[in-house]
Amino acid sequence: MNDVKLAVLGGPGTGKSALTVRFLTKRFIGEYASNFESIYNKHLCLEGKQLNLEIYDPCSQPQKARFSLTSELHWADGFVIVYDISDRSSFAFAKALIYRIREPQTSHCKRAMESAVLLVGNKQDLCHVREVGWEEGQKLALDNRCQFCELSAAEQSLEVEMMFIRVIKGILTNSKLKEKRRSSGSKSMAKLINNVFGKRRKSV
Ligand SMILES: Nc1nc2c(ncn2[C@@H]2O[C@H](COP(=O)(O)OP(=O)(O)OP(=O)(O)O)[C@@H](O)[C@H]2O)c(=O)[nH]1
Repeated sequence: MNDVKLAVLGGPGTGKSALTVRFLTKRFIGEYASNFESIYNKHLCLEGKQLNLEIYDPCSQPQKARFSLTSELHWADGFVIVYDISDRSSFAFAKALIYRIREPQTSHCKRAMESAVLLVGNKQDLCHVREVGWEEGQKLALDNRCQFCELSAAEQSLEVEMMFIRVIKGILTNSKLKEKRRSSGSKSMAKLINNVFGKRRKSV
């Protein structure tokens, strides 16, 4: 069983819990307790693999949060970064999070491979009071090697499910690439050792 760890991050009230709960239960509840953080577990089968998915939904009150962003960056294999299309400040928050995830120091200290990141503009049902354009979200994602979508946790159950599946597939692709690099790395190291010592032995 493969473990997949996903952190859902974003500004306060952007719909992190709504998206997570929608994915896990297919329901939209409307109001969620925001004074505690949760790690949810879900078993799923994807691309023929059994996965043990853990989703971290943080607490908006920093003093009550167990994780700091640094520990989330170490913990997670991938991120869903949420902003609210009707709230420009939440887009600025999402941007700052993406920069933090992508900064070279962070990717060094975390894993060799880049994390899968999906930027999501939530509350698309509020497009009549939109403050962030679709193109802006798309550009931020493209510039920072993220996937992107806009949706509504309130109205689109299937789209929410597809969004989570997309980022999980991204995580699986990254881990496959990592495996490939590791095995080709050890093969080429073996080849190198063989070449050096093999040649030496011949010349003695
Ligand atoms: N119109 C609309 N409202 C939404 C949508 N998703 C969430 N909300 C509402 O936005 C508010 C915040 O949702 P939450 O899921 O609690 O957001 P959160 O990011 O987890 O909030 P904190 O944990 O407090 O940061 C709630 O009133 C939700 O009902 C959506 O797609 N459309």
